[in-house]
Amino acid sequence: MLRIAVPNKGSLSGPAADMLHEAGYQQRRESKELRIVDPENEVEFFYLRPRDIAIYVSSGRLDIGITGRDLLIDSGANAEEILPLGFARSTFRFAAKPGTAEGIDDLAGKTVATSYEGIVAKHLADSGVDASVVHLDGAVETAIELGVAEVIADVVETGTSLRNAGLEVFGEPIMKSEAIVVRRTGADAEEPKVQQFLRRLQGVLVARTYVMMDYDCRVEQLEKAVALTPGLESPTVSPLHNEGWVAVRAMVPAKEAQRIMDDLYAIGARAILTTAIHACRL
Ligand SMILES: Nc1ncnc2c1ncn2[C@@H]1O[C@H](COP(=O)(O)OP(=O)(O)OP(=O)(O)O)[C@@H](O)[C@H]1O
Ligand SMILES: O=P(O)(O)OC[C@H]1O[C@H](OP(=O)(O)OP(=O)(O)O)[C@H](O)[C@@H]1O
Ligand SMILES: [Mg+2]
Repeated sequence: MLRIAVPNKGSLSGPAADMLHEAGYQQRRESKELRIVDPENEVEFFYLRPRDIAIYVSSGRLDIGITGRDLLIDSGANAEEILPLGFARSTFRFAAKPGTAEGIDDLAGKTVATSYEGIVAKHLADSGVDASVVHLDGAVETAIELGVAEVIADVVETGTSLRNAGLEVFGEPIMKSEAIVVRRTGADAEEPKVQQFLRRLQGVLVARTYVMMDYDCRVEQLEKAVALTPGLESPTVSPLHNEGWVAVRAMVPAKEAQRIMDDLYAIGARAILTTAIHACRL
């Protein structure tokens, strides 16, 4: 039975459960459940604090986990990223009252408050900057107003929390994060159950980002049309009953679908349809 760690609360929890559900796995019915077994898929899910997940996985007691890239790096656990999942995207940045600092070199001698002490201490050390780090559990934006620190380092998504606190980011982003799948560093990459789990999640990612496009076009226009819809490998082209016409089917990125439909129409393609992909294995 594959043992998988899933975030039990916070920004990662809902989207992770949605993705697992889309990939065909049973998920818990209420948020107090700490562990469930999905016997049909031979998987056991453990609902854990996102911050602790890399540590459990590095211990080898759980096979894989879903967490944030920033949380993995911050934990310093002996675990590695094996698949980015595209949700819970954020950047990790320094921020302060306007005029406090312009770049990391201005932090020498200052105090930085953060919930991500591991990332910040390493980043300061790598940059050769001698600043103090104060660990806070959350709501670090308030630390400046209350005089605990001159600078904070925190997750920024929309920037609303910083604006509300009258703070501004400065310097280069410390890192970019998103939800990821992790496993113990050096664990068997070919383990079939792990591979099957990853293929299912990849299937969800593809189904979310691509649509299927079908259209008819004249044989003379086929090369131009296929250049617009090259598909992932190569489009399917079938003859129509009407001579001189073909039907084409290809996957296209969902975000570009409307533009591609306009371009196909402009070169004479007709009956252009897009349909959602519900699941796939590439
Ligand atoms: N707006 C956001 N706020 C917090 N974390 C976010 C946000 N957007 C993405 N994330 C990501 O979610 C993960 C943080 O999850 P976690 O559950 O620890 O924090 P949280 O949502 O702040 O919950 P908590 O209430 O426990 O602090 C990180 O990987 C972070 O990059
Ligand atoms: O850029 P934004 O869209 O405003 O999002 C970022 C904010 O969200 C998170 O806080 P959260 O609500 O998780 O509270 P916490 O600080 O107590 O963890 C994070 O710590 C920032 O404060
Ligand atoms: Mg938080």
